[in-house]
Amino acid sequence: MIPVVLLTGFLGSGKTTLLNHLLRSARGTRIGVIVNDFGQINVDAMAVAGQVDSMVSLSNGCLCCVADTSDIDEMLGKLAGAKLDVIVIEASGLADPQTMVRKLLASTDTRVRYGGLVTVLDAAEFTRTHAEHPELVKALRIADLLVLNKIDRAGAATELIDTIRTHNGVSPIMPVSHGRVDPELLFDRAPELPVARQLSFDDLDDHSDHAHAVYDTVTFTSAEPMHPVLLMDFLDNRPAGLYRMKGFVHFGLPGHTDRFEVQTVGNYLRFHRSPWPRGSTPRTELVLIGKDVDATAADWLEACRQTGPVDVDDMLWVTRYLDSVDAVHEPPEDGPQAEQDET
Ligand SMILES: Nc1nc2c(ncn2[C@@H]2O[C@H](COP(=O)(O)OP(=O)(O)OP(=O)(O)O)[C@@H](O)[C@H]2O)c(=O)[nH]1
Repeated sequence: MIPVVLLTGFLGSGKTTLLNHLLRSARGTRIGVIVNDFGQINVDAMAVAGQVDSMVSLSNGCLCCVADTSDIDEMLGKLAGAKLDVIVIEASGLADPQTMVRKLLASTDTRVRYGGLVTVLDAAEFTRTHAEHPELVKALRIADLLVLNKIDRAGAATELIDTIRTHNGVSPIMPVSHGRVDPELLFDRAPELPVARQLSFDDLDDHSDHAHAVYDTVTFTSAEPMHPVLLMDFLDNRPAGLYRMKGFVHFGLPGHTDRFEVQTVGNYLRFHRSPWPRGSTPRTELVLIGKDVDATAADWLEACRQTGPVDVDDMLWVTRYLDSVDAVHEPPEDGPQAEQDET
């Protein structure tokens, strides 16, 4: 039976980064993924495409709400037919892990079995998000592996680990940066998470305080290029409730023909530059997730389109937020950590 590992974590905690790390370091393990994004555009699926053996993607809602057990069985069935060693489900950042686990345990597909829950925590945002969303402790309680990510932005982890331990006294806690967990912790040749725990009905009950009830999502797309200064003005003054924004920006300036991936989490802002995938038409595609984020945010973005002449120097406003490629893609274990990312 193919183990199905569920990867959860609040918005922007680093699930896709971890998944990409696993895919890059799989060393022959054949991995299938189900990627669920809350917004209309599945940015996460685009981020892992090309690296994965088999993928099913679902956007515009949380798997835990929009899919029932038979839908999940159908998705798993598509992957179970392929020769895979493990299936990883990346839940959306607002998914309710209890509901997801319950639906996976209810699967009737005899080719797959539940392989455990990995919860990714953003060490830099942990205190803030857990104060705002006390219900997130449920994901700590039932996790089989807790990945305390973004240690490079948080400094000492001892206090955080002590706090996490008060909610889960048994599962391993791995402090890491850029999702660099040892793949063998998740799927060995005989895949099994280190602590395969029995979950009680109480552990899995209660979907009442699911975080996404209070979050809105807005999508913005544009075939016309964006003006770097106007877009940076939006990003520097983004709506207070906008917790997460991600996607791709088309600037279309001479000398800057690359795709700019943008990521915000709280007050963190980063761009990552890469070539547009072969055969794709450059266009801007953004997903915004937050509280009270409404159409006015999209209207503001509409006004950031490039209408007049743009100076190449205007790109300096953007490039100061460019990540170093090494910082995002597999920095050496003892190498310099990514710089502080606060805006
Ligand atoms: N400094 C730093 N940045 C990180 C680390 N891990 C991830 N990031 C960045 O954090 C941002 C969000 O990471 P993702 O992997 O997209 O987070 P996610 O949990 O998949 O996000 P959602 O699916 O939207 O919930 C990206 O810009 C990542 O490059 C880390 O350890 N340190």
